[in-house]
Amino acid sequence: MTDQSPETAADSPDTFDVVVVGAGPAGENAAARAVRGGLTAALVEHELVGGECSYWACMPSKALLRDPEALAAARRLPGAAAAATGELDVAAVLARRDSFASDWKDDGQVSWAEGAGISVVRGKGALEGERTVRVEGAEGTRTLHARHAVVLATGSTAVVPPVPGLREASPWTSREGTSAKEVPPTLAVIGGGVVACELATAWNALGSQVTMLVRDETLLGRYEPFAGELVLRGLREAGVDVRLGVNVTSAARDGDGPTTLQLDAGEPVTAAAVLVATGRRARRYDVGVETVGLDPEAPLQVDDTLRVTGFDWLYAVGDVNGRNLLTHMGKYQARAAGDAIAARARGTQVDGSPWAATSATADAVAVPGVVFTDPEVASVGLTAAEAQSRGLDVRVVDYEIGNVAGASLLADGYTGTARAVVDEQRKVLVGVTFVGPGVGDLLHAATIAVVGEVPLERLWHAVPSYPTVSEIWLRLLEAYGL
Ligand SMILES: Cc1cc2nc3c(=O)[nH]c(=O)nc-3n(C[C@H](O)[C@H](O)[C@H](O)COP(=O)(O)OP(=O)(O)OC[C@H]3O[C@@H](n4cnc5c(N)ncnc54)[C@H](O)[C@@H]3O)c2cc1C
Ligand SMILES: NC(=O)c1ccc[n+]([C@@H]2O[C@H](COP(=O)([O-])OP(=O)(O)OC[C@H]3O[C@@H](n4cnc5c(N)ncnc54)[C@H](O)[C@@H]3O)[C@@H](O)[C@H]2O)c1
Repeated sequence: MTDQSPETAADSPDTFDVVVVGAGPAGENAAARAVRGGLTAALVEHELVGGECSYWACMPSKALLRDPEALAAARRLPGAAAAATGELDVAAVLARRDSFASDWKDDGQVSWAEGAGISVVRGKGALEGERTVRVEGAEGTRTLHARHAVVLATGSTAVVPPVPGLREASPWTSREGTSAKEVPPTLAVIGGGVVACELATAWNALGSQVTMLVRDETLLGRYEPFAGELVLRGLREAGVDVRLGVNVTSAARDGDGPTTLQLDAGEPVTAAAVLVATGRRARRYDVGVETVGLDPEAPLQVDDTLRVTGFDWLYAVGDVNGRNLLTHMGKYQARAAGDAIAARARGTQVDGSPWAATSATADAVAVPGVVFTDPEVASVGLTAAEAQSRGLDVRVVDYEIGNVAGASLLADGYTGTARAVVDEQRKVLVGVTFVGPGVGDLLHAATIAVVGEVPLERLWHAVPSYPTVSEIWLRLLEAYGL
């Protein structure tokens, strides 16, 4: 319970309808939707308003990858390749990256939040009992009270595995991997997931000699197997030394100089910089959840309106709930949560049934994502293996994207694969994966087909324009037998 009575708290300037802790994309959207629904909202942030995505994740990483992608696209066309004979202007790429990270200043996002009617509160927030958030800031401590809801939107932090000497070697995490001001001559990347593959692609293209040390036998293990295979081929062709099935057993740094990584198989690797890209830890460990009886070590269980199980006032959106570590999914959850909070505050019954506006139903069945490697990986819904493990009777249809006229026009020697996973009982798509240059923008059509559960016989009438890469849809349906 709070130390103030609700009556006293209601009069305090530190009382809001909703208090959101963490101003990343999820927190910003939860606050904005609550305000749109007629509520007051405080948004608590201890670093930069905009969160990881804006300054150390999506935006700077995609800015680093875009110039190499454009150059590679030009080099796949003989006429354009003749014009694209020079090297990347690294300083220009880094400068554009800096501008996409707003030079690590958040004035723009603070102005947006204030313009949207959200009160930004600077400082580190933590629950201090029911509906109460204590904020430790540069200007002292404030205790915020929430009339209706507290939303945890504190994101996640990079995991550094307990390898002897690794932490002492001050390796890069995704933060340095997206914000470094210079290209290290050599870079060792530990991990084979999305961050590892994207940042290996970027720094290799910018001139670093990159070695990837991958514990598993494949890259991008959560995707269809051909995705990891094609990205592996792309990385190796680009000059990245990818070592599969190796574990780093110790690290030793020579002063401020290079770090040597000992491996359980093969020669040690010495590199000017080491990037650790071995996953994320949900940031529920230092936000006071224990003050309301939750275990900080246990995942936050939420329902589809993002309300934490057992509470009528506590919500968790974005990376912190561990559902899907993607900006667009965090924002989707935040819209559902913000709307649900506003509706409940009005006394309206909230519809928590699948596909209601206040239910984050897509979280379980239709998560889209693009990995911005070369080739790109774009996928939505279930892989064939996931669909089978859920007991679905599935049929898998594969097609080489390079055989589509639009793809062969896009690039000489276009290499890529598409897979549709069909639920044979309902004759609808439950998963789609495209791998190939530039496939990211094909994805939304697949997302609509999966979310809309569009019957294949109706999908047949969605005629793709000739000659676009979207004709892959026609080929997949023909390969299925339509
Ligand atoms: C290198 C990299 C690239 C990525 N690229 C993409 C991409 O291209 N597309 C995509 O969809 N996703 C991408 N992601 C994932 C994406 O960054 C996250 O899913 C997204 O940032 C999660 O948003 P969030 O609001 O939940 O958390 P965050 O963005 O982590 O924001 C949380 C905020 O809470 C603040 N905070 C934490 N604790 C407190 C506290 N106690 N008090 C006050 N404030 C606090 C933090 O300072 C932060 O500002 C990438 C991730 C990485 C690491
Ligand atoms: N384009 C995008 O949308 C994008 C880009 C980057 C990140 N992300 C999101 O960020 C999340 C985190 O990405 P990530 O790459 O950090 O995590 P990940 O879970 O995708 O990959 C982690 C990798 O590290 C390996 N690993 C884990 N522990 C290890 C250990 N102790 N030693 C050696 N290897 C180890 C795993 O086998 C895996 O290869 C992803 O889930 C993704 O959703 C999205």
